[in-house]
Amino acid sequence: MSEALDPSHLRVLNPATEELVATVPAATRDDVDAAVARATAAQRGWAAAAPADRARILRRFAAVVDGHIEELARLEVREAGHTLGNARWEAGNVRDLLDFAAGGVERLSGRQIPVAGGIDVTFLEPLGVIGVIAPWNFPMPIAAWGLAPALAAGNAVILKPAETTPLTALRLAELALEAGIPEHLFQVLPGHGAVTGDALVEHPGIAKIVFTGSTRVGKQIMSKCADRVKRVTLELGGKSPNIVFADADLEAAAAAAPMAYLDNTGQDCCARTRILVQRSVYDRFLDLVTPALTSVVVGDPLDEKTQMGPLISAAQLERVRAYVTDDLKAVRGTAPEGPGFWYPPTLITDVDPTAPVAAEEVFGPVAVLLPFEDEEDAVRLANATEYGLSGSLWTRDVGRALRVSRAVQAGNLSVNSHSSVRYWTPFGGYKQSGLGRELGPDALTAFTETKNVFISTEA
Ligand SMILES: NC(=O)c1ccc[n+]([C@@H]2O[C@H](COP(=O)([O-])OP(=O)(O)OC[C@H]3O[C@@H](n4cnc5c(N)ncnc54)[C@H](O)[C@@H]3O)[C@@H](O)[C@H]2O)c1
Repeated sequence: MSEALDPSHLRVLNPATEELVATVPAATRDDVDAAVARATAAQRGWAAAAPADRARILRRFAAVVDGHIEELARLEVREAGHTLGNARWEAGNVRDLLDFAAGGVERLSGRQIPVAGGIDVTFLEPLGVIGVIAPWNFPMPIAAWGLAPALAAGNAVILKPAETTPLTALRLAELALEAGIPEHLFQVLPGHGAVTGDALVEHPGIAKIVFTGSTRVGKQIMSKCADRVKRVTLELGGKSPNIVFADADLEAAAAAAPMAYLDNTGQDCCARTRILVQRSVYDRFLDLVTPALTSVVVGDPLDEKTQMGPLISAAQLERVRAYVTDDLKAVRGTAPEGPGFWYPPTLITDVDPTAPVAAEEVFGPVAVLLPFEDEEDAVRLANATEYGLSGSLWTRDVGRALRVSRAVQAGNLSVNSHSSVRYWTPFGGYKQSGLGRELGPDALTAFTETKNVFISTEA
């Protein structure tokens, strides 16, 4: 069997050069069984440890990550093709999440509720062993979104990174040990989704699955989890609107619009890929956005000036190409020829909102520009999607900003900005963009089960 087809190993390619970075053994179902047994034993000791000790070790983990930001960032550039600036932010996000979760340990406590004849005491018990199944688009932060609060709440974690991006996850597991996280409490099992991922989903020893990835796989996982009433958090796809009203600061809105969907080469669940512009300013906006888009610097992710790198893989490049059919009218930037999985920044104009490129998640550097008439029409178009993850609106009218934000069915909206994710604020989707919330002050509680003990005072 050729190495490229050997399912026992994962081949990690540098998306910017197509060079082989590493081959990594893929975990089998037996490996998952063994990992769950080890994690179950490790979790007992961790759950019994004093919360202050858990917090201290997590802070040390954060400090060790902090000492390796540059190394982790450069590894992320090699396996995922992210720009160096983005990758540094991502490694820093892991550190911040660990720190934030450590603070959460100290605030995690139950309640005492006086009731007739006694008192109810509630405990927040850890769930056990958590399976985190991560995508390739933000390998480090998304792994840490599950890892940090799950460990903080007293659980063990088995992380299955995406096939294309296992290296940063494996390095994080080494750094965890260096920081004093007990052996087997945090394990990384690289592998194929249909084998390693599925084995975690089906395993009776896994208490909860935290899945981030496509809506298609998320639905399969949710239905498998239902068989055991297994807890599940789903962070899925998006097709987020960027609504520009005529009264907005058009220069600012047009300057920000390209990177609002080109960041991470459009491989971002929050990418604002449907740019909805009020018809009276549509032509003016197109004039302003065109130079902003064509001047985006695409190329070597290690060059500090680069704003957009390659797509993750040949398969992803094919997917993007298939959406942008020859009949579509588009404004295009430039991209290197190859080697590497390059696609230029692309903004499609004059397209029907129901066309596949306008309605489906492309997950590449492609957006559509669509006109709307008035506020009601903007909200209708924004909500005409099965997704509901993020969105932006640009206006100088505060009342409109609040009205439209309340009317758009999405979990994370921003006004005169494209900011989506802040680790101290809950994040998650409406509709088919997900189930449950991650991050924010309640992140730890999502990894606990509430137990109520009634103590009679009448005995
Ligand atoms: N909502 C969010 O927070 C968020 C964040 C990032 C990415 N995403 C979404 O992720 C998608 C891109 O990631 P992807 O292509 O890696 O998604 P994917 O669904 O193909 O894979 C995600 C993970 O699931 C695993 N997997 C695949 N099949 C499986 C199965 N049958 N059982 C168990 N695990 C399985 C994969 O190996 C990978 O680790 C996009 O749709 C994007 O919008 C969502």
